[in-house]
Amino acid sequence: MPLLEVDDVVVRFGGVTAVDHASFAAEAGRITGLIGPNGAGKTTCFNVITGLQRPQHGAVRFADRRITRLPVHRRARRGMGRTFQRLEAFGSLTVRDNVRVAQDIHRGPAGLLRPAGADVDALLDRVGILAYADERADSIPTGTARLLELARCLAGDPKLLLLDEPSSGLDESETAAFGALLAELAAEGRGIVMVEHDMALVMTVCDDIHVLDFGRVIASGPPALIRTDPEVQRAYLGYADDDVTQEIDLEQVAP
Ligand SMILES: Nc1ncnc2c1ncn2[C@@H]1O[C@H](COP(=O)(O)OP(=O)(O)OP(=O)(O)O)[C@@H](O)[C@H]1O
Repeated sequence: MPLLEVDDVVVRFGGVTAVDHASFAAEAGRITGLIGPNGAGKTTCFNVITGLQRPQHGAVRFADRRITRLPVHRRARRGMGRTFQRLEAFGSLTVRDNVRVAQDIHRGPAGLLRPAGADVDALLDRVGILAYADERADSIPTGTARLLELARCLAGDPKLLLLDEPSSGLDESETAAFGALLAELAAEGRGIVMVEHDMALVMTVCDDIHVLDFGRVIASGPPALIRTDPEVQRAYLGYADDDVTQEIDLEQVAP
């Protein structure tokens, strides 16, 4: 049984079909990429998975339970963590306090009685931003703020991490370190689903990839298959290349 299953989901906004009978799955212990051109429906899928968007049709299952009608906070309590494309940290708090608050929220009232401290710093260290612990969140570079989002998400010890554009703002060496961290998190048994435009990162770290185009899943498989899939080429480039040995350089065409 996959950790997450999206089954025949449809979302329409007026006349726009944002998600069109999409089905895909994500496994525990693996990194799953959800890619596609701008407007393909990736963020809407994330919203359906996390409960921000009710689908008109279809179902979502998480850890063997149907959760389609469960509110956002109950999905979080069951082990779903999410980062957003837009940064969500509290700007006037320090980096450390941002993670502490996230941890308090996840632990609930009982957790507030426990002294916060070492485990927060361990999380900051793990994502590589301990040096920024005492800085205000609104004063740190964008890449660091993305890693803070990840630390805030990990504070809830999620079984499934949904990451929306996690590498934007990271430089090359930060991106490489980030990829290694994702692999570690997956090796701990967590499922990771990532919407990401950095195709080099996607092709390097993902075990499985689902490609959306106009709300439809047009291809699913390991990176090696996705790179040479004619329909994926058509979606990204507007034409199919008959020579499948000539891989598309998705990095060049992604926005
Ligand atoms: N709240 C909304 N109201 C109306 N239309 C919406 C809404 N949210 C998304 N859409 C439309 O649904 C389609 C899918 O949007 P979505 O943001 O899910 O795509 P995406 O793949 O995440 O795009 P991007 O890569 O640009 O973030 C787009 O045509 C978008 O304009």
